[in-house]
Amino acid sequence: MTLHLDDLRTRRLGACRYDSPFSEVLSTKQTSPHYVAEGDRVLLEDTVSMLAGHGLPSGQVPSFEAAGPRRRIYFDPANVTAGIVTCGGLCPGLNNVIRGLVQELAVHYKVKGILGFRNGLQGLTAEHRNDTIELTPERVRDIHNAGGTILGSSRGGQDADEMVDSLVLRGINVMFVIGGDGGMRAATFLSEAIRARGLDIAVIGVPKTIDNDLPFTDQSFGFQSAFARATDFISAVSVEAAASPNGVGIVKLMGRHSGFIAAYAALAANSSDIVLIPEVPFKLGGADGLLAHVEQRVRAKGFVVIVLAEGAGQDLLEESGLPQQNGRGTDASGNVKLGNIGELLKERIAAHLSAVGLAPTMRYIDPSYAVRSIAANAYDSVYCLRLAHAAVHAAMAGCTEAAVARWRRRFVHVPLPLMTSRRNQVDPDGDLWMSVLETTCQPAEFGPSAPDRVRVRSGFC
Ligand SMILES: Nc1ncnc2c1ncn2[C@@H]1O[C@H](COP(=O)(O)OP(=O)(O)O)[C@@H](O)[C@H]1O
Ligand SMILES: O=P(O)(O)OC[C@H]1O[C@](O)(COP(=O)(O)O)[C@@H](O)[C@@H]1O
Ligand SMILES: [Mg+2]
Repeated sequence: MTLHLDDLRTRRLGACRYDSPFSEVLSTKQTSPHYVAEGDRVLLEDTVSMLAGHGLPSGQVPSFEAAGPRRRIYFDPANVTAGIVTCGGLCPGLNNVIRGLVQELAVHYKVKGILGFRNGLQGLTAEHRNDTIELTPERVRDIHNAGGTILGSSRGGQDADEMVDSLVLRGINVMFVIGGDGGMRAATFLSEAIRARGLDIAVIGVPKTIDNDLPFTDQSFGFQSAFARATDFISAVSVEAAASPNGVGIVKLMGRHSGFIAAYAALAANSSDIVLIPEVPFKLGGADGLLAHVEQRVRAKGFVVIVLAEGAGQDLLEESGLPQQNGRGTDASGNVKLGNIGELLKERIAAHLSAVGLAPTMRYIDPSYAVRSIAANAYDSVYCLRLAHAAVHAAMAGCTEAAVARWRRRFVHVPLPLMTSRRNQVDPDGDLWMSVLETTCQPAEFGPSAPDRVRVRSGFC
């Protein structure tokens, strides 16, 4: 996918006619290593060779609009009613983002009306549109100490026009959608329906997902808290496996299509022998297969620790003829339902080790919900707050159909459709996976390399 400067421009509702509460503090600011001035842009790519590859003058290379406060804004804060919704699976930091949005809107922009729609986009249907939570700084004061979302969340599709009706009926002119790929897709459709009706409503997305599978954001918020928690479970399983005859520790972590949590948690725990992710297919049998490697590890060191992303090895479930474990179909949001690869591995590893005379002690944990339901750690708390500030500044300046994101350590505006234009995945040829291989000493592939192996491109252009 080749991206050009025009693909990265964000839409504006109109000219900024009001002074912002930040005009004075911004009056002397210029771009520095720690600040991107209003009007300046942040490069999409960050190596000399990638930039040179475009052969374009610096003003035309692909770049994002910098996020942050503006000297002039589009909306008169006195006339603003803001809406907030959280959608999809839970993620540490949702409450921090809600709190940050409310505080910034109320304290700095003096916005009086802030409504929280309940239970995800369901809250924007005709049936639920009047069941909102009035959000004030007092109401959100302590919410960041808890995981989950005070607004509730859900999966399942809603009609875009019905949602726009809800915004109109509730007088919303600034809408914040905190969601993953599904939520960003829904926000895109919502924005398109708003535009088709010529309405003056800004829609700003705040990308969330513990899977870290959203593109154009260095890491999604909550991811760091999630993998830190997952690390505890790997450490626990490692202790158990090490203390057991022929111990086999398996931890299954979330990661539908992207194995970032598994990769990072395995690196953090630094006690795993094998990491399996959706991006790198593997075989069970044969001299180079997973089972042979597991056996070799048990023989060599007495135990083995495996970290598994839930989306890994889905093809093996089919091959093994385990229809009851193969989660065909999709959930209410259209996400593919996965089969339980953890159960299959547990079964096959136990059978293999028993057959070669190494009767194993199996220790298997699936801590998925225990990982994603926690409160944000200190790092994510700061990140969520700063994303929320960026989202409010963007909306008040009349920026719309955009998400706020951190890109190469700068905060930027990303056109909403781009957030779902591709999936962020672990690159089997990238340096993260290299670190995993260096740490685990596992082979680059289990079994003969698959000709159809998904190769994730390392660049965007
Ligand atoms: N193509 C789509 N059109 C409209 N709404 C969508 C679409 N995809 C997802 N959504 C809605 O976005 C919400 C969140 O999506 P989901 O996939 O469950 O979680 P996430 O936002 O975390 O990826 C759901 O309510 C879902 O119905
Ligand atoms: O059980 P649920 O709620 O459907 O969630 C399961 C999925 O949610 C995730 O946490 C990702 O969810 P989102 O796309 O909503 O961020 C995956 O890792 C996992 O497969
Ligand atoms: Mg999703």
